[in-house]
Amino acid sequence: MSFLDALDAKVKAQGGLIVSCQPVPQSPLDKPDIIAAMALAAEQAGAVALRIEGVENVRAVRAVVTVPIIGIVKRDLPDTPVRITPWLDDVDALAQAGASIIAFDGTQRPRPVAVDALLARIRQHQLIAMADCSTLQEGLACHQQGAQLIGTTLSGYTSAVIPTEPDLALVSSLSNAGCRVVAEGRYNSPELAAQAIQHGAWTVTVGSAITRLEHICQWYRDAIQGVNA
Ligand SMILES: CC(=O)N[C@H](C=O)[C@@H](O)[C@H](O)[C@H](O)COP(=O)(O)O
Repeated sequence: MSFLDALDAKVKAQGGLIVSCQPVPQSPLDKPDIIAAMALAAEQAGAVALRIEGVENVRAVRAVVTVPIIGIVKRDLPDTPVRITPWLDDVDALAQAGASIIAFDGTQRPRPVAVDALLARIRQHQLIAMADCSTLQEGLACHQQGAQLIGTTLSGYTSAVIPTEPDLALVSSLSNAGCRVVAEGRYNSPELAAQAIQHGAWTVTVGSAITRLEHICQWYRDAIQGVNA
């Protein structure tokens, strides 16, 4: 059975929740051993895969979980808005650290390394490629180039104003076009995650609402503040 067939069977059996364990940078929680503990807790709670940023964190998580890890490296580069796994060396390092799936920025913006070169390198490591996209056009292009998973990860993040709702319409159109869609980005409640599946997503990745304590506290504070003012 291929890797994706096995993962498919698991998704069917226990639902397609992927947990992204990416603490807010510089948070007291932003430490490999704490990220590994979060990842293990998510695995024990039924997550079918984990999304982990940074080579050291991938290594720490790989040591304690058995589910697939979607590995990424985020970089702030001077001449490009592309942040997620921009370099071929990043692919190599993530593969070596134990990632089973490598996600990269699949947007059509100025980039240091072409999408087909990243895909070829991921293939060389015999790993699964996930393209983090922001539009239907980008998702289809990456799908045609051979990315097995298409994420809606970057929808809403390529322009100045970030919406509050997730992009369910993009999930539908990618799924109708035959992509294996990972709904990702602002699925901040179980109800929204369920809607992603209803719109044709294969799996849903949830980050902030599960693993970013500071964001969750802020949501509660915003809701509470001013109620009795
Ligand atoms: C845009 C971007 O860089 N997204 C990142 C990709 O890895 C993460 O910061 C998100 O937390 C992740 O996609 C999960 O999304 P949410 O935290 O909304 O559940």
